[in-house]
Amino acid sequence: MTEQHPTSTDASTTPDAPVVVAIDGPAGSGKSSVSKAVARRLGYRYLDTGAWYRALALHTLDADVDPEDSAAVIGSLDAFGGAFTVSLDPDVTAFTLGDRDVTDEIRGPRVTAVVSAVARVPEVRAWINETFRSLIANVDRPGIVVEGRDITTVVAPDAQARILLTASEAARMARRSAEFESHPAGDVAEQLQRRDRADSRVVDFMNAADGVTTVDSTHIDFDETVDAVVRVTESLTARNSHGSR
Ligand SMILES: Nc1ncnc2c1ncn2[C@@H]1O[C@H](COP(=O)(O)OP(=O)(O)O)[C@@H](O)[C@H]1O
Ligand SMILES: Nc1ccn([C@@H]2O[C@H](COP(=O)(O)OP(=O)(O)O)[C@@H](O)[C@H]2O)c(=O)n1
Repeated sequence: MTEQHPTSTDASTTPDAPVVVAIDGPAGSGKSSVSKAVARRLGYRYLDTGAWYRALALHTLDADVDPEDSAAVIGSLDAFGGAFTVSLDPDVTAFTLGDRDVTDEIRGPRVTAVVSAVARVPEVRAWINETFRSLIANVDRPGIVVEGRDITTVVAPDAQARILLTASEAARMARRSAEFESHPAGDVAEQLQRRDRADSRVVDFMNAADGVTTVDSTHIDFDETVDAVVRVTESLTARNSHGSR
């Protein structure tokens, strides 16, 4: 795993801290694809937090650990931390577990079916969040776009730009089904709904918290969504860098 140095992400009090763009939203709202494009546009790093939960889920499956067995999942965290590596480069999507490239496997249905079970364990979330804070604090660019479910509220509540990226359930299902053309659309939609329901019991990513700006991509295309998020980011960053929060 990348080095761990737990620190605060309160950029408002640390002069050289990176600009943090925090993006939350439900499955299929466009978080990964839009965040990557925004990071590229701004010359920032990109952190896909869902990939961590997905890779941990795969790690437990590989080790024959029941993802529903919280104590066993917690017990596997250190080994996972020693084995998992990520790319923070928005142009390079690469995740490895040990020697194995798991970039595609962690997005597959076997992992998607169990990821919510490992993500609901508070000790898992605390461990993973410390790692995220460390990665953010040590980033080697002027900023980083971090996307997930609890970035605006828990991981980086002091981020200069905090955005909730939403889209109607129908739009999200259609987008996800288009990505997994070989799977029956009904199965993809049902899994997306089930996962959102399970994840919503742990963190609220359907409603914008105080100070969080909503970007609704239901009726705009991908490029328009990227433009909207860049615009909101630049305006919030300019405002928040002048200490007027
Ligand atoms: N505004 C948009 N209009 C149409 N398709 C979009 C839009 N935003 C994202 N997409 C597409 O929707 C799919 C799901 O996006 P993704 O970034 O994987 O979502 P998430 O990370 O929130 O699950 C991708 O194929 C992406 O290219
Ligand atoms: N910050 C985060 C990110 C993801 N997750 C969990 O990880 C899973 C996969 O996240 P993801 O962002 O890859 O999912 P998609 O929205 O891309 O389908 C989610 O279903 C949540 O269970 C989380 O709990 N908190």
